[in-house]
Amino acid sequence: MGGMTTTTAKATDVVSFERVSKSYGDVKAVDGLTLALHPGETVALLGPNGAGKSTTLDLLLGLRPADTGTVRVFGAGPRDAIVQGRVGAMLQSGGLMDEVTVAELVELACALHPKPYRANDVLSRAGITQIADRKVNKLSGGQEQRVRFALATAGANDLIVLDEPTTGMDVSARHAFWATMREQADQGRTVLFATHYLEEADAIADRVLVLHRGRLLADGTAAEIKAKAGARKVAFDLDGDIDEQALRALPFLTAADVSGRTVRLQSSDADATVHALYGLGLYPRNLEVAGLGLEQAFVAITTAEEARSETRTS
Ligand SMILES: Nc1ncnc2c1ncn2[C@@H]1O[C@H](COP(=O)(O)OP(=O)(O)OP(=O)(O)O)[C@@H](O)[C@H]1O
Repeated sequence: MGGMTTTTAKATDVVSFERVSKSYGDVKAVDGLTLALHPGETVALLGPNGAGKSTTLDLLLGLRPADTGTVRVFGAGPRDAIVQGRVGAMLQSGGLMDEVTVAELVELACALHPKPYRANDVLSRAGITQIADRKVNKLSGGQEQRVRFALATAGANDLIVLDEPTTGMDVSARHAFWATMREQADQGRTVLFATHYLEEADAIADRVLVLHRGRLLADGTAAEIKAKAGARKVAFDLDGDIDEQALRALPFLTAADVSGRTVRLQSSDADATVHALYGLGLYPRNLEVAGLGLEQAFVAITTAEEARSETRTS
């Protein structure tokens, strides 16, 4: 099998994208994307609104054709993998059938799956046993999401693809959801999920992809992404008159916020910033220097890229 391809895709890749592009009219939703997912990985796909996350997942699932480039799932075209029942998906929208009950819909999904779980187990895992007899079109948004979750886990899949899966779920549904996904990953399955909840990505994913304007800006563990952002937080309190202008002029700042006596800075060289702070003759109290959270790192990376593309286009 190996030797036959001249690309970098490997036979063991669960998913591979090779220079994949997809436009809608003038909008380049996915722009020359190359990436590979490996067995057992839990991968978070992050990106601002319109970054191309849903389009990437649609391409992966064969719901849309790529304009150029190659998408492979288990070494074949996406549709083959889906027909073989190797891929479970939970997408953002898409109506559930109207006039059926939750139980009927889940039973149907199990019946159609080549390696189904028992419908009762699927219902209980998704926390929808109580509403099994309800008509699907009478559900709340969060309940609908739970049903979608049940449909995506109706059988044993090797790859699970989730587009903003926990949107609208309450706290307990979220916990149940991620516990199930963790079980799936522990069994060697690959989980790919798009999310706007960066704390979920930080807690759950062992790999984080950051998309921006259809391109991959960062690919690594959450810790690597935080390090890539290259900035750290510097926070302290000040007594006496606060000269905000002098603080904002400190070197290496990427963000600054003064609220009451508390100053919160972000710096690409925290050591130098703190040194200069003392150089101003100030005595910061409760000084804290810490790495960025994934959310701040994400904002730092994407806004830096935004600034770079502004200068490219102006
Ligand atoms: N069917 C479509 N027709 C035209 N343009 C589209 C279509 N679907 C997406 N787009 C555009 O393609 C770009 C990428 O959209 P996509 O939905 O993939 O982004 P996303 O990262 O999933 O965004 P969000 O976080 O808002 O869900 C956007 O600029 C969007 O407006």
